[in-house]
Amino acid sequence: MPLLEVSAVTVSYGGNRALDGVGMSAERGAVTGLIGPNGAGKSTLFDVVSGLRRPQAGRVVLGGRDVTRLGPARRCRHGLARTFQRLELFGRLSVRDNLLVAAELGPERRRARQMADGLLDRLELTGIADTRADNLPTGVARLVEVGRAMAVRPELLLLDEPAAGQDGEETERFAALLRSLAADGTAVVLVEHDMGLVMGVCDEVYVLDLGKVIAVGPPEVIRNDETVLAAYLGDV
Ligand SMILES: Nc1ncnc2c1ncn2[C@@H]1O[C@H](COP(=O)(O)OP(=O)(O)OP(=O)(O)O)[C@@H](O)[C@H]1O
Repeated sequence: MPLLEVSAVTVSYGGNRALDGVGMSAERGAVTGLIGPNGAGKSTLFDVVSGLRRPQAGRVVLGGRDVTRLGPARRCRHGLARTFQRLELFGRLSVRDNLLVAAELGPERRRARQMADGLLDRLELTGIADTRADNLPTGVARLVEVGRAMAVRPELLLLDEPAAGQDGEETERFAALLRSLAADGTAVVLVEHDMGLVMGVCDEVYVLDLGKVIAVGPPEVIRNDETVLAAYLGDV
């Protein structure tokens, strides 16, 4: 059974239907991509899955449990963590303290210090552990944000454009991190405009356009799908 199952989700903002009967699933041990043009509904779907927005119709099932009516904090306790397109770090805190604050919210709060140090090491951030978050270049700040989500040891990790602002080398290291998270058994869902990254790391890719899933499949299928090329990839 997939860890995450979203079915027939509909969200309207006034008269604008942002999601129209959307279904998707994410498996443990896999990276699932979610791509599509600006305004396709990707962030809205993340909001629905993470509990920030209640859909007008449809269901979200996490680990076999219907969480559609649960708020974000309860979903976090059921193993969900996410990052945001807009950076949400505590700017005045150091890199280490940003990780520590998150680790103290997670299931291993008694080992929060070790968790934070382990993450600094895994993310190769030890050298800048004491740097204030608001002094970081965007690409590095995004990595800290991912580390903060990892600190709660999520089973399902939703990443909203985590590679925006990273240079080529940073993105390559980030791809290896995503694969290692999947190898640990995490279900990773990735919203990303960097098609090299998406096609290189994802096991399966969902394509959204105007609030509907227009294609699902492994990267090699999506890359050659006529509908996807017309709606999105043709323009990238
Ligand atoms: N809070 C809101 N109020 C009204 N309309 C919204 C709101 N948030 C999103 N929308 C609209 O819903 C649609 C889907 O937006 P969403 O941000 O989910 O798309 P996206 O695929 O994440 O886009 P991007 O790649 O630009 O982040 C768009 O038409 C957007 O204008």
